[in-house]
Amino acid sequence: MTTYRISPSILSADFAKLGAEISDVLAAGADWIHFDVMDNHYVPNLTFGPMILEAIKPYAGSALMDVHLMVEPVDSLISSFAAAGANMITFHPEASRHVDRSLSLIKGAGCKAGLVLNPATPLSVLGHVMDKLDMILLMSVNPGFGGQSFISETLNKIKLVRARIDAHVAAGGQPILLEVDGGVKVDNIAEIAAAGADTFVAGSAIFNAPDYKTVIDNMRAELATVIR
Ligand SMILES: O=C(CO)[C@@H](O)[C@H](O)COP(=O)(O)O
Ligand SMILES: [Fe+2]
Repeated sequence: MTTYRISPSILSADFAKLGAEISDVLAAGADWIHFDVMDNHYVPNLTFGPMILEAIKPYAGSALMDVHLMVEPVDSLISSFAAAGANMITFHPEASRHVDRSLSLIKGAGCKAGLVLNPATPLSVLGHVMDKLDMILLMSVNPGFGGQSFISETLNKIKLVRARIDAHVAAGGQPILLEVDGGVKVDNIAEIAAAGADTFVAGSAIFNAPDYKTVIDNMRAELATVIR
């Protein structure tokens, strides 16, 4: 039985009451909190940094803080996000000169580490670093904004990465989570899970709805129909 995780992206939350939004979405059944860091350089948008993470961390309790870095360069920010309360840090290989070093820095800071692949990023970036990954995040939109539509070609990519992870584990490698981010909704989450994802970021689908629990319950009901 696959364990599924739902990681609401607070990019679509009400920033004037972020702490309460985090408490509410966790009370509604979310597993993790997804924290999108954008720098107006690697992506054309600007969000929040380590000081905001530190301020909201108490509201997350024991929930994993899933920090998605859309910044360039990456390395100089890792220790600040780790100190501020990140548990998982993911970054885009295009934004790091030395991907293996960035992964080691994240691990050395006591966090789990992952790579994020944009829709057009080839799977070859995973070569030679699988042993260092706790998670692979496949973007199903181009990074930079919430509320975009799911790019359906991602389903093929999820299947390919699932096969790669399964082969890695079968050969004695560590488990690696497979997260999908962008345009995830109640009506497509089952298809995304059937393709092989186990962890789902959802921003607008949850925070733009009047009742977070209804959305999360409906997502879990959809996931319960998936046979994989
Ligand atoms: O990283 C990003 C966007 O770059 C995402 O985490 C979005 O915030 C997801 O938002 P929705 O597509 O679910 O609205
Ligand atoms: Fe994200």
